[in-house]
Amino acid sequence: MFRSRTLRLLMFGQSKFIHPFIGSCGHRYHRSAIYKQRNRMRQLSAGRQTISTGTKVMAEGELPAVLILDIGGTHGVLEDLAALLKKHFHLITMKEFLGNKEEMRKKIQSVFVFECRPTIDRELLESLPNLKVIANSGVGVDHLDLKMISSFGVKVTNTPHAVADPTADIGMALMLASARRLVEGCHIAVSPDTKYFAVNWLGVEVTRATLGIIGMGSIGYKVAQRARAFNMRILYHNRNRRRKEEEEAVGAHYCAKMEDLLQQSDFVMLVVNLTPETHKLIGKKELGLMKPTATLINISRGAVIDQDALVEALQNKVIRAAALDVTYPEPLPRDHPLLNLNNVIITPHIGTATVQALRMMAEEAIANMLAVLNDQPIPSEVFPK
Ligand SMILES: O=CC(=O)O
Repeated sequence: MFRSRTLRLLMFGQSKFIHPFIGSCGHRYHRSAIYKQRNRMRQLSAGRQTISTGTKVMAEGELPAVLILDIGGTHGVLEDLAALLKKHFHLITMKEFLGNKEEMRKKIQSVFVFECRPTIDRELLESLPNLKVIANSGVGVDHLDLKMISSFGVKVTNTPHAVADPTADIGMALMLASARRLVEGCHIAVSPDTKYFAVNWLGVEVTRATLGIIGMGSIGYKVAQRARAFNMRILYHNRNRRRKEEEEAVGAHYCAKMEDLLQQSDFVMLVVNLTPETHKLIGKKELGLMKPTATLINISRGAVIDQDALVEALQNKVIRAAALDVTYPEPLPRDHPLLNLNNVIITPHIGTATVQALRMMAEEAIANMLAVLNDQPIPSEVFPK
């Protein structure tokens, strides 16, 4: 498809610079095209289709330069992503950057932050005089100092559409795995020494249980959609109540007080952004309000839970279990008590670790970077509070 489009463009001599979502609009896009682009991204997030990302028809030297932070360790999808970015940008890896020449630093207009882990410090910003945008792949930007970055006149963008489905899937996977003690089951099945009596390690059922979602943004809402298929009773707590039609569509009930949700839920799932307000949102008091049969699932950020309080609660069976895709630090030190409890499942922050999500995050990030560089409305800009 890329190839035939390239041919068409070359044959008919269209614009040199092809926007990933809009197509051949040239360097400056019409406002209506930007709205179409936003709608397209919403559709993508709803339907998870693959899209064309346009075609490189500029020589590498003419393309805006992007510095790639931490694009290593991507299990084979790295080349795919790099190819996508190369259609629009001249890529500079961290390794090239470190052995840099002044000239190269001056060329860099954007930074692509991969896997939402590396941070950007003042020193890096000071060394990039023409930087305009930091494109984070992922939705959470708690690793970035937004105020400091903005003081350099640099914009920050994220990729909310790409992450919603895969992160909601991981939430469901953790809930089911913890409920049915899947990890213990795997160990028992492969261990030659253990007596295989399922009755010794009974799980609990997710179907018809009560799920409390804390943080009903787009990921939380996708969790609710999935939970509905399990006939779960759904409670949610959020800063802002969702519209009535949205609540009705998934059968979710709003709890103005988080305490009510904690007291009633069999499964509590954390889906909030990490902010100063949500830092250690769940501590000893909150864990104490949960049912002793309840499970805590965290797919947001580790620091939303007071981890010491969680260890104590799990050791003393204040709650039944925890299933965590996020911790602090990541990974946990090998002697961390959470790693020695059999009522905990931990995954290594893999909410968006799918081939499809990585590609879609790159596509969203590219659209954001191009919009900034072309002085157009930015699909997903993040502002300092
Ligand atoms: O952790 C994943 C994200 O922030 O998107």
